[in-house]
Amino acid sequence: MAQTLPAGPVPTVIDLTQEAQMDEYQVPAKDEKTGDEPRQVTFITLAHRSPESTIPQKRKSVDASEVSSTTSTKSNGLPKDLHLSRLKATSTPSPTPSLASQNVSVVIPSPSIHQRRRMEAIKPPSNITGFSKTWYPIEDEKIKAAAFAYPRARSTNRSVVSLSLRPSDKTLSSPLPTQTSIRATLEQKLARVKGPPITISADCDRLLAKLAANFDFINDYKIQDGVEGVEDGFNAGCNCPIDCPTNKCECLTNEPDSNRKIVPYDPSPRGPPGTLILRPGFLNRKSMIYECSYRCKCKGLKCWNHVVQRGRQVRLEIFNTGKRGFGLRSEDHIVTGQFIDRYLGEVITENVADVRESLASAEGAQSYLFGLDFLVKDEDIFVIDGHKFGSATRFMNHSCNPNCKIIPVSTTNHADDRLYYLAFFALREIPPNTELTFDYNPTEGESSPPKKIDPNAVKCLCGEKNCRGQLWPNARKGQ
Ligand SMILES: C[S@@+](CC[C@H](N)C(=O)[O-])C[C@H]1O[C@@H](n2cnc3c(N)ncnc32)[C@H](O)[C@@H]1O
Repeated sequence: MAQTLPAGPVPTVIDLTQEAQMDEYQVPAKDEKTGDEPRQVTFITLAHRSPESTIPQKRKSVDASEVSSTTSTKSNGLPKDLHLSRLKATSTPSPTPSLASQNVSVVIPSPSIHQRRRMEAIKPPSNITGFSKTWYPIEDEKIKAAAFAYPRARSTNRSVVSLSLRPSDKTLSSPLPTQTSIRATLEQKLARVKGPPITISADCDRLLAKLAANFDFINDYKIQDGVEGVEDGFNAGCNCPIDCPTNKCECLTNEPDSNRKIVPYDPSPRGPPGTLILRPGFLNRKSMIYECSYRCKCKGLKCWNHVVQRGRQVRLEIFNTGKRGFGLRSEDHIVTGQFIDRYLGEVITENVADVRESLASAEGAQSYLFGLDFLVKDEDIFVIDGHKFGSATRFMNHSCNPNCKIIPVSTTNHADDRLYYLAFFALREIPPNTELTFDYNPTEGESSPPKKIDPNAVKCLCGEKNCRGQLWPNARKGQ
């Protein structure tokens, strides 16, 4: 609807609404009483800073009531004698410099039709002052507050709420896990591991949270559904007196095509007294070790053929290797052929292992699966998964020039080809605090010429001169 513009001071009006239409305003002719000519009023619209310079707004056209009260000495209408001289929209939201010293007024964008209807529907209390109720939906909020639209505020009697700086009981009972408490949790778990201490170096702190929540140390295999050893009746022990003769003990197997017994251990002249080490020849062979057991007449721990089942004799430390994640080392000097520890975990069927492996592979997670396929190849094998439960050796990384080797060891189940232990032995002298490593895929190391590097394989970062470049020939072990 057209507006008649009253006479009065002549401001420059900057219209932020971009909605005023020149033809909505009638410019008055000469003032009949004074005979004065109407003075020019500059009416400027400003555009948003956009390449096209106009962004359509859901807004209605400007009318007299939409001019801020600051634009005029009269608060309820446009200034007198307003003459519209619409300037072309510019790409800047600031007034041009030439206008800076003039009496500049601003037309502030009005609410949308929807907002205006909502505001009109609310009958504001007449005593509200400050920003014009026409422009600012904040009035709506004030009204809602006055009408107790916020139930929490209404139901709280603040005068009876005492101010206390004590932490609430909830805070006391469930503190956020700190680095200290995470470490304490892990150390509690480690304290339950049999044998000399296992520690975690200070540089691991960044990696500890996940480990503390998702991993537990165990002292023996965790046998899962579908995994069964042979019946105990099939197992047997030797009839040797206390010291098993190395040429007769029935626990020892014969060399292929001969009656000579395969003797795995020798007393070591080095290392702590009583240290038994793998015979040098055994380190290079591919044989299973059969230790004497509770079934044998030699009776237990006094027999020299009890090394793995006597347990770990060296201290271990889990530390941060950087790009390869955790690693394992010992503060003790480890002599060639010395037993270090077993690889433990859940023992699962091959089918379960396949599912777990493909899930881990899809997530790009690390692999802790180890197949017990030393003696059986074509049957369904059992697999050790050290992901959630395991021993410290679960943190041993691969190296193409390793200082440790895994050897399968049967302690009590001599008749069982599918369930036995995996024991780590030192391949050479290992000075204190040297990272302990083994070859994840020893047959790969023997292949000549070396296999091509699979672009999807986990890259080997062992840094050795003879590095093969990948952990496993395919993307993941066994694929
Ligand atoms: C049995 S875990 C070894 C411990 C592991 N670093 C950790 O933080 O728990 C095997 C995983 O460690 C990593 N890893 C081991 N040796 C590696 C090597 N030489 N280069 C790169 N990554 C290695 C791989 O991610 C592999 O899947």
